Amino acid sequence: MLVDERFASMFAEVVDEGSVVYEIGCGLGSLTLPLSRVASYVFCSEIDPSLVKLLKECRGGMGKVDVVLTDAVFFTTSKSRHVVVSNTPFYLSSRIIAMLCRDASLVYAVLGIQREVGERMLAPPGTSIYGRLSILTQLCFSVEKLFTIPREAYKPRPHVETVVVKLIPRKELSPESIEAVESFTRSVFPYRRKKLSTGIVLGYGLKKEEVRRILSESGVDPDKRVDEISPDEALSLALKFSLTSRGLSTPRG
Ligand SMILES: C[S@@+](CC[C@H](N)C(=O)[O-])C[C@H]1O[C@@H](n2cnc3c(N)ncnc32)[C@H](O)[C@@H]1O
Repeated sequence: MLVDERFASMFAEVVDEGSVVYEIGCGLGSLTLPLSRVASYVFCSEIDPSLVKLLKECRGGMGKVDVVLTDAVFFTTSKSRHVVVSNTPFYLSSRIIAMLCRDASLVYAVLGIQREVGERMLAPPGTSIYGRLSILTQLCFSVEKLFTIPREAYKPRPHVETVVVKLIPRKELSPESIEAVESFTRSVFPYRRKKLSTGIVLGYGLKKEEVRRILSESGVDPDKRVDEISPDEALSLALKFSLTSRGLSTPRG
């Protein structure tokens, strides 16, 4: 739990006055209270029934706040424009990114994440930590690093420091495109240090000649390593190979 109120207030300072806010994992409401002072309404999800009970008992006076006992993964946000805030449960960070990519009404998200997860999100192609999370995050969002929260600001103290980032939606991807990118990176990243053509042959079980043809038509070097493809290349290849692997031909040229 974040006990240093200065850092809790810093989350709320980033949120525009009057926003509708969805908070994931409100715990005992460290962020919820300052958020409720700037937001027009705060909808919170929390999976732990004992925390929800305590929060309702201790902080019953919080106006404009709705606390829902649920798994955030099943918590549906409204169609109206909203901001998502979370001092994320670390095990859920990648899942939250995948959810936010699909959230068409998201204005921006402010997330506290494990420092190492933040580094993976921002990693450039070709680095050892660049991977599936980097590709999805960088395709969907511009990422701005806001501030760091030291371990001492929590009780109990976590093992790692938190970085707080703002994710601003970058380009609108259809749910099908997001699925395709997730499926493509899931198929080829197990072969991250192999040549791209080999990674795709192994990941999709396609013939080498066909893979090389599609790569050369796409203007992507078949000999670069899997972990050297940019997020935009991953998207364009994902769409082509999702058609090919379903037995639908990719248009030539
Ligand atoms: C890092 S704590 C943050 C708590 C509080 N917001 C704070 O900043 O002190 C993460 C919270 O997320 C809750 N949580 C974990 N998994 C969740 C899930 N799947 N859905 C909703 N809440 C979850 C935990 O019970 C915990 O209260």
